Amino acid sequence: MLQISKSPCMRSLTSVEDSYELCRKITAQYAKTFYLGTLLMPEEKRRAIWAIYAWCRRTDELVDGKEAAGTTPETLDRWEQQLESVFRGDPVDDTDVALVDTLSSFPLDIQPFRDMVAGQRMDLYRSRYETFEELYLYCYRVAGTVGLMSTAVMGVDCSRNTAPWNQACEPYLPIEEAIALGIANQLTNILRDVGEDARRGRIYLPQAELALFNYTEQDLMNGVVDERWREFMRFQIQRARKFFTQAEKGVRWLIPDARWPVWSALMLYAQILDAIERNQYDVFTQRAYVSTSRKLVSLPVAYLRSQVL
Ligand SMILES: CC(C)=CCC/C(C)=C/CC/C(C)=C/CC/C(C)=C/[C@@H]1[C@@H](COP(=O)(O)OP(=O)(O)O)[C@]1(C)CC/C=C(\C)CC/C=C(\C)CCC=C(C)C
Ligand SMILES: [Mn+2]
Repeated sequence: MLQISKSPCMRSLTSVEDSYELCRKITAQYAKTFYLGTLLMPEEKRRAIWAIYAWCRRTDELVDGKEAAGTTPETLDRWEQQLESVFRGDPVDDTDVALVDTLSSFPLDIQPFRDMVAGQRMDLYRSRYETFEELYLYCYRVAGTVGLMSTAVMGVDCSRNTAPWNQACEPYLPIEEAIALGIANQLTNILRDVGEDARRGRIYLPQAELALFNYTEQDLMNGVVDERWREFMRFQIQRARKFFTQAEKGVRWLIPDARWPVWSALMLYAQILDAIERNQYDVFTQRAYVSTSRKLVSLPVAYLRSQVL
């Protein structure tokens, strides 16, 4: 389902409806949290997010998934050419059909999509990051871009601008806040998956910061959980939460029907950090997750926040 075509498609492509259903299945299969968030959206926006999710997931799977062993820079070149075809209105395979339809309804720019491909390219040739600034660029490319794509679909609320001089309804664009949610999600993802990534030879955590806490790469490869590691993780979690807090200030600028789903997705992902703390920062032998009951409890809280914050 997630493979990219090796040769130009000779058969007729699936219908728009069936393509959105394919994207829905991919979203439901790979991302329970985001899928739950999309179910709180109006139909047209929900389908558009599924189409974007499917493209993002396929892009990530090229470097992270089962087919990653065969992925080369040329693979990503071909994937970017397929993206350009989609933005010209020419779908190449079945999930492209939904994205072409989405592009006809929402003002999506190709650049965030290109930037995500550039982020996946980094995973091809890079397995260490020296500083947080270097890691931030990676996080922007693979996750901050998702915030920009999602915001273009969800829409910004003009009515919140009550300034008398702003009769042209130039809404405040929560660009930085949308990016911040992507960064926060990615940092959380990195902290959750430290063990899994290390087993694949990848350490996203900044080397300079590991050294600051006298925690060596060998300690990490051995899954050592001691006071050095807990102090290091407290620092990392505190920073991730700062990005969540910045993102929270942006939700109010979205069109009302987008606020509950975004608050939901934000809170559910941020709770992974709480789970890491409950696990005493042992991300090597325990996978931090949010239980279904906790997720369900968050939904009404997210709804209330979407109404008042
Ligand atoms: C409810 C809603 C609008 C969700 C957005 C859904 C969407 C389009 C998600 C795409 C995520 C994705 C697959 C991106 C590809 C690269 C990647 C994998 C990024 C990391 C995601 C983690 O995915 P997962 O949990 O499945 O982890 P594994 O791959 O299994 O390790 C990321 C952590 C990035 C996720 C980033 C976002 C969802 C951006 C969220 C930002 C917004 C919705 C903007 C909100 C706007 C304002 C103003 C705050
Ligand atoms: Mn991934």
